[in-house]
Amino acid sequence: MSVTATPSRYVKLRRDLHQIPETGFQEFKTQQYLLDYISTLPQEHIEIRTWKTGVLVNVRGTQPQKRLGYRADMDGLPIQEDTGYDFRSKHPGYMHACGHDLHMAIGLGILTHFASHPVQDHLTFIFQPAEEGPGGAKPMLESEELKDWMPDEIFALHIAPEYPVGTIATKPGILFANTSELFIDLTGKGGHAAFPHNANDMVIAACQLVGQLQTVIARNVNPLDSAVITIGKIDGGTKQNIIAEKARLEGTIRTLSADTMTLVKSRIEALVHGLETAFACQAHIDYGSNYLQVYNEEKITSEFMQWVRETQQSYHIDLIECKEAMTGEDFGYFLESIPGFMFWLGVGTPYGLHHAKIEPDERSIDLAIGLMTRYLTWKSNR
Ligand SMILES: CC(=O)N[C@@H](CCC[C@H](N)C(=O)O)C(=O)O
Repeated sequence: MSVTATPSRYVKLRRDLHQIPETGFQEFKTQQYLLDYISTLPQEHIEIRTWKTGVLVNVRGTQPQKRLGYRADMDGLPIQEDTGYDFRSKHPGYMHACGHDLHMAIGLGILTHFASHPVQDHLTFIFQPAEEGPGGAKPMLESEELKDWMPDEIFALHIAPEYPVGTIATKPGILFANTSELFIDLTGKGGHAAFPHNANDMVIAACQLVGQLQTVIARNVNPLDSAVITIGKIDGGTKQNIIAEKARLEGTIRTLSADTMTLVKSRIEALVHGLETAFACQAHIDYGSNYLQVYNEEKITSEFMQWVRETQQSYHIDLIECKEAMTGEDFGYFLESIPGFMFWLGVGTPYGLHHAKIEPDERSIDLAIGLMTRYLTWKSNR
């Protein structure tokens, strides 16, 4: 278990935040926690705003020429925690299983430094709700609250269980995929388990559809391109001896190109239409929330990578140039209009993101705070 014996100030913040996971736009306790902490910082260089359940902080620069932004996401997931922590979630059925508790603690650590040591440029700290869904980045970018604090360059990180502490990974160009949620509702005809010929069984229809959907990836997407369809949840029926009238599939689509997303969706629609004919049922598709790819601006990312390689080894930070991943992140909307990058932060743990047992190595917290404090200072003073 990766729990530090004597937790630092920011590890303590992470542990507090870990106990109060809340889903998208419900982050009321989390927002209050952030506001309470930020109110303990020296106030002379900072201003604070809220936007929905998010928090924005402006650190006024001493001789500003530009504005740099740092973003951390805030929401947890509907997962029943199964870690060995004594600071486990106090919200049954909810957990910070995607590291947003670490992301926030790191954001607070960097902010703490700059609240008392402002640099030349203005800084905007963005604590953004609803990354896991329905997506807080896009509406936050369009909000009045962010308008006059809009960064000229922006940065963020995401924890990575597969890399050890001390390793960070990124690349210029595409880092994360385009995503679309996928919800398919099927309505047929229920009936007695013993008389299947009088019913249209939506459990059978759903099972067929789950298999058929994978043929879109295997047979419609160019094998040299990349796409994923994952059905993460199936609901159907009411009792073991009743033929199900309704079934619902819930999933997500991931593609590296926007064109492939259009292709995958049109093939899903064709298959679902065919299922309606085959099973004499009605089907409804809802694509929920869609996120844009995370695209790291080439020049700024390459410059960051070189800076890490040249200056951060004495701080025990190694950089890997990684490949893109099929994860999604609504930080892609920030990077669509503001140049910058996201990178993976190694937290070396055997359980992956979204797993009930994930226990990120907390030594990564102070390491990331140091890294980003040094980077923003360097970036601002050039
Ligand atoms: C880093 C990460 O795990 N992000 C999530 C984003 C979810 C987007 C949306 N709710 C979806 O499921 O498509 C991910 O699952 O990659």
